[in-house]
Amino acid sequence: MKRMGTKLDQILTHTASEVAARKGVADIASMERQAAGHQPRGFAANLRRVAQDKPAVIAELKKASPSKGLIREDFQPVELALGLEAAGAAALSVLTDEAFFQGSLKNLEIASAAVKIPCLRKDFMVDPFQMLEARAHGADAILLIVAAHTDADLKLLRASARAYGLDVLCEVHDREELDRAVQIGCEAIGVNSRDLRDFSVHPETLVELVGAIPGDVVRVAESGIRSGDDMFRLRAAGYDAFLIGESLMRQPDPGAALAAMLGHTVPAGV
Ligand SMILES: O=P(O)(O)OC[C@@H](O)[C@@H](O)c1c[nH]c2ccccc12
Repeated sequence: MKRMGTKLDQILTHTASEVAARKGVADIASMERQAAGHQPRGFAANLRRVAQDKPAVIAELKKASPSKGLIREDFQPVELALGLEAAGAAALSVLTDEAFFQGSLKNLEIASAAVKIPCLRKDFMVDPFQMLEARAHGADAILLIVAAHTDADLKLLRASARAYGLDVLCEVHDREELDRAVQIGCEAIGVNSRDLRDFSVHPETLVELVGAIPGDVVRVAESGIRSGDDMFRLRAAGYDAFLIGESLMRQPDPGAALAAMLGHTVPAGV
């Protein structure tokens, strides 16, 4: 394992052992049947469609994070998912990491079943087995963090996502990672303004890198987006989609907060 000691490395080491434990006791045949029962809804295609006339928001169900601790105490995945969908989210992102983000595959499963919009499994994907888990629990897409892998591993994980019909959001922090993501070939590339190696936030990176994302890839701005103003500024800079967690989750009514960010109100009775 290279670069031991960063936050990201600690999370990856822990994740690898958790995945190995689950894989060791998994009933693969029954998971395959469950996965076959979920037809992936095109994640990137929906972001692209929505982005034609408004910012495509990927709203994140995020209860806690290692950098912020507990973000939302009263965490009801289905209620949150329905409220965010009604407010105009183009997709959901559901944290499934338990140890660091207090998420779960169960949250993904019930949120995904409640909505029509596509759902991203937000986790640290280190093994093809997690692709099967993702689809079996209703995911339509997965995240791949370029900083976490060699090119060979990225290619393997990308191929296994494709084999399960899952779109890939490839996450980068700098130009070098962006070039690697382009080589791998993903449906969507996300620039994360939070560096997962030390959790520092660098908003200027978002504007610096967007021009280098190829035009046929969905361009996603990630982390630290707090207002409609932030979102519309990043849209003017060239982003199609916006991954927003904390600023929505801290509001009493995240759906209403998203509607306000998008500049429209939810029709009465929804
Ligand atoms: O809560 P924020 O600042 O709006 O950020 C959301 C999302 O970008 C962030 O949760 C995230 C981006 N990449 C990740 C990788 C793993 C865990 C979490 C993340």
